[in-house]
Amino acid sequence: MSLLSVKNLSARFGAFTAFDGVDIELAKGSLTGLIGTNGAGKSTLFSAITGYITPSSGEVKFDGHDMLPLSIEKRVEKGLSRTFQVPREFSRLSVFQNLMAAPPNQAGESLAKLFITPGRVRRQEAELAERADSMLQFLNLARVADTPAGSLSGGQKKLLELGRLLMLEPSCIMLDEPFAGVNPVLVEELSQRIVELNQRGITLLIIEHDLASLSRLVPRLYAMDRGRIIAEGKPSEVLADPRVREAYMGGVI
Ligand SMILES: Nc1ncnc2c1ncn2[C@@H]1O[C@H](COP(=O)(O)OP(=O)(O)OP(=O)(O)O)[C@@H](O)[C@H]1O
Repeated sequence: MSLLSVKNLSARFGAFTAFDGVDIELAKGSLTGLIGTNGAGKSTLFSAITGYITPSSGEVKFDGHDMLPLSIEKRVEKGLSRTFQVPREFSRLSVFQNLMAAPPNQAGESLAKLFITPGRVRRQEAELAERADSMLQFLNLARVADTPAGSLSGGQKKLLELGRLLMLEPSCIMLDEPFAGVNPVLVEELSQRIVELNQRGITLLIIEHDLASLSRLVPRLYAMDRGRIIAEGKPSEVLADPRVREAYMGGVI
């Protein structure tokens, strides 16, 4: 059964078409890659699916619900979350504080609620702190818990971005270039965390230019070129597809 179903989705900005007639189906619990040359429209597609831009036409269904009328926050509540190519951490807050700041609708944020149900706020804070602690362990960031996020390495920032997203307890995660600017050791570590998340039942769609690392990680790939899906299937099949090889101009793969 499809968790995410994208049908005939297009986005135009004036005369420019960012992507056109895109169909993507993600089965519940699947792990899928999305590749394509620079400017193919991959990130803009993520933005349309998660609510950062409004597509010109088409359909996005998540768990049977029509996503297009919903705000970004409502889509997150339904379980659909994304990361960005450039992580968006709060650089002066510590790693732990960044994790604590991630979940929306915390009871403590509303002053009125603070007076009415202080016990509930304290319980919720304690639960969140527990969740942030286990996230630090899971992502191997415990030793930098009190470090300002701005001074982390590129790879650690990607791990923190993943952690912030996981604090939202999503059922489907869309990662935009998780391995960009990450050293090979951390690429391996990130890959392992991704596999573990997938084994816990989380559905993932991953944009990545590191085709070798991505192909080792995912059993299925989509390839995009100039705003269209041009191939889909096992990584070995997609990377051997003449249209994909042509899009990468014969040299890269
Ligand atoms: N809001 C917008 N207004 C105008 N053009 C846009 C807008 N958003 C994206 N585009 C254009 O859409 C095209 C697709 O960009 P996108 O970033 O989605 O490609 P990409 O496949 O993710 O590329 P890369 O791999 O280099 O990140 C680009 O030419 C970009 O300039």
